[in-house]
Amino acid sequence: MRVLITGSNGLLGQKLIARLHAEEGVELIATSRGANKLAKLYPAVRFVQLDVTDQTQVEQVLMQEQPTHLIHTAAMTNVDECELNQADCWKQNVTAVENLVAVCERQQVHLVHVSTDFIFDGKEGPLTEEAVPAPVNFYGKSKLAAEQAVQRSRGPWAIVRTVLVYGVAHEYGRTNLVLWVRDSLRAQQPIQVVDDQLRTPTLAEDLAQGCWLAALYNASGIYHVSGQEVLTPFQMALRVADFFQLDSRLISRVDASTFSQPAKRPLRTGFIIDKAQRELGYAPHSLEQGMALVAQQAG
Ligand SMILES: NC(=O)C1=CN([C@@H]2O[C@H](COP(=O)(O)OP(=O)(O)OC[C@H]3O[C@@H](n4cnc5c(N)ncnc54)[C@H](OP(=O)(O)O)[C@@H]3O)[C@@H](O)[C@H]2O)C=CC1
Ligand SMILES: Cc1cn([C@H]2C[C@H](O)[C@@H](COP(=O)(O)OP(=O)(O)O[C@H]3O[C@@H](C)C(=O)[C@@H](O)[C@H]3O)O2)c(=O)[nH]c1=O
Repeated sequence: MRVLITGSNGLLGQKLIARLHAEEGVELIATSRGANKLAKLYPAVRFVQLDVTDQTQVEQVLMQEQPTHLIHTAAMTNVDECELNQADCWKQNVTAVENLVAVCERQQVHLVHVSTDFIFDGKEGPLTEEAVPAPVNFYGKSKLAAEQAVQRSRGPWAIVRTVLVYGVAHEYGRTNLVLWVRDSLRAQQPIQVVDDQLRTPTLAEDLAQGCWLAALYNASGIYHVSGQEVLTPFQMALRVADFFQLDSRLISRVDASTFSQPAKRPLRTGFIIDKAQRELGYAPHSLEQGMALVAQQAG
């Protein structure tokens, strides 16, 4: 297998490189729009610069590298920024996917496209793959349009949807719920955490494994790949405080309505992952196991 990863500097991209760099029978090609952040960690991994919004570059790189499989992780993932810069969001999240689909279709490359719980309206959760999408923000709309572009492809494809990803990455700017709670409490900083959203938080390593299994088995169709525990961010925060032995009295419980963020969030999501477990042998870690890995990696 020749597996090309887009967005290799991102959280999921980094975990895919870590998971696959020594996998027997896999030739790995890491791609990112910026300089390779993993050059020192994985010097043997081939790296090619690729901005997925540039159709010519996409065509050239895929022609040159001849991947058999492509795992597309690159995206604009700041949900509020997507709301505020909609043209940019559409370009990164939809146009880029249309570019990739066109070339993957022509070269019959198996495409694993990564999507989100934010394509749903949040009225009920946890959700199966059959639930009907109805996004409540622009990020969700862009990711749904991207899914539709993938589904129109006459080439081989799978869509892996996931939820609230956490983990540690190298030289990485974005934070996530587990690290944010741990670091705020360590700094004795009080935090307000919502207790009326439902999620199935996902360890980044588990998501990488789910994407890899979808590629390995040439999976076809939509797969929900997340953690298994349905939790509110507030419940998660208490578990983080407990695990890292920090002061949970710094955590206040609030409703999502107390936040005035540019983009609305769906209230109840979370995924039922039976299909991925049954068909791909996907087996996620518990939140405590995930936090143990975070602790080991982040010190
Ligand atoms: N994180 C989460 O909670 C969730 C994520 N997802 C989805 O999972 C996928 C991976 O997310 P995650 O790893 O967390 O995201 P990150 O934001 O960590 O990584 C995304 C990467 O995409 C890169 N990128 C953006 N635009 C381009 C472009 N034009 N060309 C090449 N690379 C580009 C970014 O590059 P740069 O480093 O230069 O900015 C960044 O490294 C995304 O599709 C996201 O929508 C779904 C649900 C939850
Ligand atoms: C900043 C903040 C967040 N939260 C909670 C709300 C939310 O559920 C969680 C994460 O908030 P953020 O704004 O970082 O992330 P958010 O944009 O809500 O997260 C999303 O990211 C994109 C990419 C996805 O596709 C989704 O699956 C999703 O998890 O933390 C609080 O409770 N209090 C706070 O002060």
